[in-house]
Amino acid sequence: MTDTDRLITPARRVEDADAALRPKRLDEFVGQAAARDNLRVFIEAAKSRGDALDHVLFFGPPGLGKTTLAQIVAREMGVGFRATSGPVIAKSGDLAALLTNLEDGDVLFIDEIHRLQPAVEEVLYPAMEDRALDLMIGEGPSARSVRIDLPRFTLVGATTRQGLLTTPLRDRFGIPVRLQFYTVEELTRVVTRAASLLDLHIAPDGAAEIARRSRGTPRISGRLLRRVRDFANVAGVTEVDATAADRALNRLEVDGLGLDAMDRRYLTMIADIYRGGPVGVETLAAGLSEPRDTIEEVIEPYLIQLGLVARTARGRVLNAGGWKHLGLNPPAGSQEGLFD
Ligand SMILES: Nc1ncnc2c1ncn2[C@@H]1O[C@H](COP(=O)(O)OP(=O)(O)OP(=O)(O)O)[C@@H](O)[C@H]1O
Ligand SMILES: [Mg+2]
Repeated sequence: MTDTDRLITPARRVEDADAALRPKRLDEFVGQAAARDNLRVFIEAAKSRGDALDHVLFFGPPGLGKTTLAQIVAREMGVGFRATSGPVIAKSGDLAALLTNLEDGDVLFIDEIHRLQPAVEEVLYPAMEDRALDLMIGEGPSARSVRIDLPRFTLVGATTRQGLLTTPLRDRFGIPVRLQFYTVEELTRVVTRAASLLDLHIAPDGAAEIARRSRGTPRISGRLLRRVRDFANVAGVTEVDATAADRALNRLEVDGLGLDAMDRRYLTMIADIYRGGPVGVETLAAGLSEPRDTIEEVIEPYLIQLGLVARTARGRVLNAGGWKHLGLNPPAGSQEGLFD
């Protein structure tokens, strides 16, 4: 099973149709209050000066709204939106072409910006700092560099791996924004809004049930809501309440905390085979036949956020909550308890 086969993967799946549920204005965007408030101030200020917004970097786990916010920034600024992504820009010339074709004030969105080629990244530095492009003309001894001015623009970068960004690139973003997992209350609002866009009647406790099981991630809320809708339609349910949501999500093997079979295999392996740990991530990756990246970026963040597992210098350790979720007691003399 690859990660994107999982119903609760935060990575985008084909059926997600993200665009349909995407808030279009800052006011419609639920949660991330600190980020939203800051952006509102910076956008107001830039507009009142008649200037382009400073470059913005959105970072955080998949599905929390980076792309959505990038589009909102352009809309709120009242400027054009051009989108590309790190791996798509093969040569520095491709980026130069993109930059020279921007209109005054445009947002250029680069998704997965940590995956830019070093040579391409070099072109970005003067572009971000001085709104200029340094081009080499000619070859050999007669080669010379010419500088051409670019239109004013705002670079909006997005990454799930802020740690992989080079320092010079990271330093050139005036507005770094870290996105956090959403609270259940916030996701309840996301689900309620999405249900009304999908013309689905949902009771408050039904929305809350889906929210609780969405791993703090709006993309997962949207996906679970669509699946719950399918069950409701087939069962002839006219209003989705907590019971209907619970029944559907159990059928989908998404448990009360939003964990799926993969998460439970991960927890069970630490519990059963390593007596609660510590156990190294490479060992777990081998045991689960999953790439280490998937374990670290997709499976663990939410389990750690829930406090079921801890990352320690000596490896992964199951916390009291992890044992409890599995319905097990920690063995006498295990590491459990040291890390709560
Ligand atoms: N604050 C929010 N309120 C309502 N819906 C949201 C919110 N944030 C995200 N969504 C919805 O969640 C889905 C995923 O959001 P988005 O594509 O912006 O995530 P992302 O952070 O760019 O993910 P990735 O890292 O995979 O690119 C979209 O359908 C979007 O409408
Ligand atoms: Mg995105």
